[in-house]
Amino acid sequence: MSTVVDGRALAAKLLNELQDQIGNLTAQGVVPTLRIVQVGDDPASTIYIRNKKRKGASLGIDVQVVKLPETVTQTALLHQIETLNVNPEVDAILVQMPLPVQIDAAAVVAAIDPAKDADGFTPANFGRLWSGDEGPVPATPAGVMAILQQYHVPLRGQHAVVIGRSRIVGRPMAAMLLQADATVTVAHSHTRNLAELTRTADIIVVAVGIPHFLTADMVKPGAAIIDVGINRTAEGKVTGDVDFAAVEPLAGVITPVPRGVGPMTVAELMIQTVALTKARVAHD
Ligand SMILES: Nc1nc2c(c(=O)[nH]1)N[C@@H](CN(C=O)c1ccc(C(=O)N[C@@H](CCC(=O)O)C(=O)O)cc1)CN2
Repeated sequence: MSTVVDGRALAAKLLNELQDQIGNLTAQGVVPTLRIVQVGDDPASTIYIRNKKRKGASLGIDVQVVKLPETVTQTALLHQIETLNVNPEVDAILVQMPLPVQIDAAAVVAAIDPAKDADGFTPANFGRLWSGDEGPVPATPAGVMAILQQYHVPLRGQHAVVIGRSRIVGRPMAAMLLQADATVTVAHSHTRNLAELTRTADIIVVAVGIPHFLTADMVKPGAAIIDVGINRTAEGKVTGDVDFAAVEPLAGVITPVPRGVGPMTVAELMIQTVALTKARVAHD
């Protein structure tokens, strides 16, 4: 019998704690501000951005979207980032991923002022993370770490297998687990004998974007299973990367999709925005 994580309840708990910090800022006349740059009309991005705006509004964080056409040029996008960088009223900036093919996403991310980097994706903040130093961190892996901590999953000396090596999830996830003294293996599309590897894992984080990718034969009984996948079925439903029905009875702790990691991503983004605002206020 496994413990199924309630990501919504945990996000609500963390945001309740954040409310006090926001109250302290507003008492000083400071409203945290987040600007989300959206390029094009990707339907999934529109849903995630709407969730972020709603959550920000309910907390007293000023979240606004800078919308640019799908056909925007690299130069115009970089110009927009620079405008936000130099605006003293903007505490935090995020460029919603994915970006259209004509855009060099790495160059766009690198143009964000690291002191306003809500996603923790800039090379400076990525370097800090891998060095074990403080700084903004990517929201999804930060949400996973919060889940593991709140559900008392031991990490020190445990074998964690991260499946996927993206900049948004896999790479920062590996750095955070390493920082927590886990022994980390990063697996990807070229990894051989994956099932053999995952069967040795105490913790598995899956972020590959393939429904039902992680099956019961790949899991050691009692392992913690974290599903970061968000896939849409033909019926329009959201499903993860784990064969939940088959894996759940085996797992120690398991996250569902939806209502697992997703709500934690939004919560951690709000936490990050407030942290950047506090750092700016302390610096001013
Ligand atoms: N700049 C960024 N772009 C993207 C990120 C990111 O962290 N920074 N991550 C994902 C999308 N994402 C946040 O932007 C995100 C994904 C999912 C959810 C969420 O709440 N999921 C719900 C289901 C919602 C649905 O119906 O689709 C859940 O799992 O319960 C929030 C944010 C890619 N881009």
